[in-house]
Amino acid sequence: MCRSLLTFLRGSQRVTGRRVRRLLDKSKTFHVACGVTICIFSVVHVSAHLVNMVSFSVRYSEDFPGLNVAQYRGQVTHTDTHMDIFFPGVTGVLLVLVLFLMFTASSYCIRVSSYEIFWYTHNLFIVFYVILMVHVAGGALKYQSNVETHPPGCVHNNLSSWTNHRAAGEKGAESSGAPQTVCQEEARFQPHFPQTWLWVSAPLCLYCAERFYRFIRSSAAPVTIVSVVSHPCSVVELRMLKSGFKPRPGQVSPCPTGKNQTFGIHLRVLGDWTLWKCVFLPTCNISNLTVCCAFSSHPRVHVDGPFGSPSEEVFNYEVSLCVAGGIGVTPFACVLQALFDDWRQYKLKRLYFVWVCRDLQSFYWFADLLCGLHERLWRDNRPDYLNVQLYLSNTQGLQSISEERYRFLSSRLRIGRPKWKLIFQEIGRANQLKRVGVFCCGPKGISKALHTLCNSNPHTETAFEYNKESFS
Ligand SMILES: NC(=O)C1=CN([C@@H]2O[C@H](COP(=O)(O)OP(=O)(O)OC[C@H]3O[C@@H](n4cnc5c(N)ncnc54)[C@H](OP(=O)(O)O)[C@@H]3O)[C@@H](O)[C@H]2O)C=CC1
Ligand code: HEM
Repeated sequence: MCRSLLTFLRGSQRVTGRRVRRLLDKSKTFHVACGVTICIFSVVHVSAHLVNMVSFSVRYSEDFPGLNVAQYRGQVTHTDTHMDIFFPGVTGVLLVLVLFLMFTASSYCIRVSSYEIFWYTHNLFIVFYVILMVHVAGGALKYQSNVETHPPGCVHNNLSSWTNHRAAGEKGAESSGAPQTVCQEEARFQPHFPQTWLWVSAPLCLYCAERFYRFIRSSAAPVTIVSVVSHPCSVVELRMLKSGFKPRPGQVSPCPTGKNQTFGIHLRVLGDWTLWKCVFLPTCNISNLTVCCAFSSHPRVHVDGPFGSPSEEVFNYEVSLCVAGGIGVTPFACVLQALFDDWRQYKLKRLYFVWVCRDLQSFYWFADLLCGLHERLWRDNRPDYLNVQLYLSNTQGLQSISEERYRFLSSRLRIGRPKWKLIFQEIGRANQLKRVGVFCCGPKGISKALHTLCNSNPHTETAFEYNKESFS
């Protein structure tokens, strides 16, 4: 989860292969897989300890008292807890508790409904690592320090097992003729030197350095909020200015350009985490934004980033398909803007843009940009460059974009959800023997459907490569 490091590797073209860049984009999925693996193996680990507790009692050894955790054979309760296991026991319970909190708060429903709970609980990872490093400090795990003078299996007069050993030995020696090794001294055991820190400290230091860098970078100067625009369907556009902040298309919604140094984000007011709720809600009313912005003094806003985004890759295919669901259009807005500024500089030769919304009004968020790009491409004699398909999923009532200046959009508007298979077939037919980059940002259902279609690869002549933008 070292986002800045990943962004650096991804964006600096140090990683030249697209395959490796796509792999870097899967860092979050890899992280979740590691997290779940930690949880599964913690369950295995704790279960093994429970089995061990029984073993301590049942297999109490009179021969090696230094190794025993139980005080006598058959001990059922541990009223007088051995100090060797007291510390690992307490820290172990704390580790399980922290992990349980992190695991449950990381579930999709909590992340979506209350991101704050997820975020603050997740930051317990630092507590987790610190406890993990001291977990073995009690010295319960021991090794034998005098193997030369007391080799395993040797026999000693003082040991109770001597008689058994001798009996077995004599019998064996008689048959095989092998002599028995006699112990020169009692077995001695010493606790292991704790080694967890060896495995954990390097990644932990790397991550802490990354967080420190991010903190310094984001708090160096707060951003200046230049404008706040209210869009239909509870969407707010913030235009900001920050010196030295250089996002690339796909990372924010409008990127800084030569003429306009501001960058922007579009936010849908949802859940408890959106900037709108944290920053503006106490003083503002979304329906009265202009008044609100004129009178309220905005708190200081710091921006962490920019971070790499799979949508940056749109330009690196000859043919790309961008699919947006609702507010998921934001990463593609900047892509469209970049094409509007100069589409000739990119490898991209054709862009399919599919946008599904529940509300007709949502299409107005970027209606000017879409129409502007369409007109520009027609002027530049490339009408085939951009293929726009808008889908209105809400089928109730007669709805259309009536404004004359948005005629291009109204002619591209279809009612109902898209038929993904047909869209893929159509693109496959028009781009045979090509590799098509598929980009998706929106509800899970859409990305699942597209991912499945890309993997099933029904068009042998066209390869579809799936790239997903993940927001939760
Ligand atoms: N808050 C923010 O600022 C940002 C959020 N996001 C992410 O964008 C996502 C979308 O947000 P939101 O605008 O609320 O989305 P909506 O819930 O409004 O859904 C958008 C559209 O997608 C359609 N849809 C859903 N599933 C499918 C499917 N399987 N096949 C075809 N169409 C489908 C919906 O159709 P129907 O009406 O039939 O359900 C709807 O028309 C969220 O997951 C969020 O994480 C991304 C960028 C920024
Ligand atoms: C149990 C399963 C886990 C799940 C499902 C999970 C999920 C996530 C998700 C989704 C993010 C990204 C948050 C975002 O982008 O907004 C994240 C970030 C992170 N997680 Fe986990 N996680 C899990 C376990 C763990 C564990 C066990 C640790 C460490 C002990 C950990 C440490 C982190 C860290 C350090 C970040 C990065 C925060 C940042 O810099 O933005 N996670 N996790």
